[in-house]
Amino acid sequence: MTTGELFRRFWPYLRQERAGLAGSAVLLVLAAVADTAAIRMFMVLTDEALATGDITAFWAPAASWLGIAALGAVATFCGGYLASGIAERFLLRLRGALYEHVQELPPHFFARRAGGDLVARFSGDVEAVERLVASGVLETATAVVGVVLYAGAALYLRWDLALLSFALAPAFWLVARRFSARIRTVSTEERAANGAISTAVAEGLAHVELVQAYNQQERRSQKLHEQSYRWFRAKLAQARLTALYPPLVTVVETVCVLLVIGVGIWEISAQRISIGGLLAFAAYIGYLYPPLQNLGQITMTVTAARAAGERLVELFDERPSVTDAGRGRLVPGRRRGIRFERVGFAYPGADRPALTGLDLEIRPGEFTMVTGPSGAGKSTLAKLLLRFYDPTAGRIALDGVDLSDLSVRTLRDEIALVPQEAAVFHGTVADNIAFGAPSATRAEIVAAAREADADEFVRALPDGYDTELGERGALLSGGQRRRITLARAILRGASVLVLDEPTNGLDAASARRVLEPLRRLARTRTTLLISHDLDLAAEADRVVVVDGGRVVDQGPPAHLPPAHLPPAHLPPGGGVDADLRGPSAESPPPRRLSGQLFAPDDTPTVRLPAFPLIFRR
Ligand SMILES: Nc1ncnc2c1ncn2[C@@H]1O[C@H](COP(=O)(O)OP(=O)(O)OP(=O)(O)O)[C@@H](O)[C@H]1O
Repeated sequence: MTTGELFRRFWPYLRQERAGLAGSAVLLVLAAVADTAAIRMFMVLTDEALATGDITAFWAPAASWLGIAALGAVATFCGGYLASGIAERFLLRLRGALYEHVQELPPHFFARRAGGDLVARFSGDVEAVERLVASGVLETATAVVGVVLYAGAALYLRWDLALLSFALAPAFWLVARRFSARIRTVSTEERAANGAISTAVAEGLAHVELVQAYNQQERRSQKLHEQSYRWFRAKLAQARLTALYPPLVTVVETVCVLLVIGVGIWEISAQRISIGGLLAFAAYIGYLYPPLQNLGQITMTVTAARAAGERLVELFDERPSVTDAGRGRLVPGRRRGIRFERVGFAYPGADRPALTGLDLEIRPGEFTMVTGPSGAGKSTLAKLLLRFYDPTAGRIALDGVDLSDLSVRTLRDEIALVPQEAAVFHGTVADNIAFGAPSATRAEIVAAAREADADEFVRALPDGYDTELGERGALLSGGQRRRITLARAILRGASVLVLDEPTNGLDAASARRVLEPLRRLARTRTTLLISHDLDLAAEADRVVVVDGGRVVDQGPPAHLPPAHLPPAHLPPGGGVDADLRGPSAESPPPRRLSGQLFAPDDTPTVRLPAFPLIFRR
């Protein structure tokens, strides 16, 4: 991508600062004009007061010089401050827009990428782009104006001498151009290494227990060291290039100044220039080189920022997987039916479909459990229902309205998701419960916690509902974290509840404590429960078995025949048959499992026999 293309991509975040940019540019130009005028005053002072020793000729130019210097100082301060404000606001806007965009991206985008590298793009890369777009523009403008002003003043004073000293100016550009290509390569490497460092640290810290338990600290440190060393090499190469540029330029500059002085001596002896005039001329040339040098350096910074810019453009070019049409309306109500009609779906880039011709109807208020082997497509159902993706074939309807006709926001307001991972955010217990309903009162939060059977353990925490939970809820057990997420779903007050493996990773006792609130939740909502845990089947009105991306069986828990199971999976003695195969001459009549799995005190008395075994991970 060229610098111009990148600039155009990021210009919208700067557009509203046009007035500020112009103001700041004017002030910075004013500062450069003040410098030029100050040099002029210096010339007058030298020729009229210094050379003659006449003190009366001192006061007027001295006062003017002071006034000009003060004006220049005010302009420099105001222009610089204004420019910083513009740059910081650009950063705010760009980072915010990038985050808003990334938050809308589908799950497979995050699955493919290292989290640390993404984080790095929000810090270093965004700042580098600021150098390209905001500061870069102002610095270039100021440098160009400086070059024009000082060159103009030098030309005005002695055009022939000026042209002589400009002869070497193209040398600056040649040096800068040669450096730019190399800078670009090392900057791309530096940005990539920076992302890899963030990934290595974030990943290692997120799984620190596993690292310690497996004695992998050294290997993890080695991994970080490799990336740090890669970054170190890129940084050194960058430093070498940027450090080499100024001395090279200084050599060119010294040659120019010596040339001016040499020719100047000859001119003074021929009385074609005054000593003050020569000094002022040398000063203009001296002032001319820093902005020239800056222009070269800006070229290099901009080149370095291009690598960062391309990394951001890559993120901005990722598209959300659903478009928000939002024409459909739902009739207000609490219970909603869901219908999957011949739904087919393949994940982007996947060579096999995850769902093929799946039909499923969940009636309003019904509690449906979806089970099936790993990779069958169960979680994909939830992802489609929440419109992380749209089906590639067929349709899904909520209360008869096609999901693609509803705005994503409206749809998701209708659904409370309890995902597989009991996510806890950095913040208090109350904040965590109110995650999906930020305006909830404390009384509502407590009521939700009570319903989720969480109130008791929350009150026992050091600061009760105000206890700060670490990012991963380290203070809480797995079951407690799960009950916090249930309270969160309760407080959301949505009409549809989607639970993805709510007892995943819990022991039998913790799973039982999750069950009762879950039962309460399901009573008042349409519920879709995804689970391998057939202990939960007893709670459902209907169990649906999904395999190979389609529904292969369904029925009330007690009647579900495991016909789809290959005989090899059936346990010796056919334990499955007894409870799940339904009526036969040999077996007792089927019984509904609900109410039999659990005695009133919630202690399991009858457990489903072998059927669950093939599904358990
Ligand atoms: N992001 C993805 N990109 C490509 N394929 C995917 C993606 N996520 C899931 N799949 C594939 O889609 C199929 C269905 O996956 P899904 O997660 O729905 O299964 P599941 O029944 O929920 O499994 P489990 O019980 O293990 O959670 C699998 O073959 C899986 O490999």
